[in-house]
Amino acid sequence: MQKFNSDELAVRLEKLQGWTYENGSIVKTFVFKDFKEAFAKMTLIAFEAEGLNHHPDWENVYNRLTVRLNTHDMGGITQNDFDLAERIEAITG
Ligand SMILES: C[C@H](O)[C@H](O)[C@H]1CNC2=NC(N)=NC(=O)C2=N1
Repeated sequence: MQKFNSDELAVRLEKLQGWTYENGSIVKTFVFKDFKEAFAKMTLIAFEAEGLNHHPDWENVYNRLTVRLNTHDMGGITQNDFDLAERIEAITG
């Protein structure tokens, strides 16, 4: 598993909605109806992350969830991060 360079990142980010590259991670902030919805989505994401063995760096404040993805083991962004981002997009719709 190789980490992507900036060109490879840009191509892949274009395929996702609302994700940006910030300080070594791909990042997206979600705003949900309320805390219950945010936490329900986090629970679904958690199971996907566990299934992929690839886990987010995330922050939840009430109905807002910021997700940061990077591959610690590679010190950069890899396909694993995009795989999880795609699962997150499917869950958050
Ligand atoms: C030992 C365990 O498989 C590794 O630490 C996995 C777990 N989840 C992970 N999650 C993320 N985001 N990056 C990793 O490099 C990573 N590695």
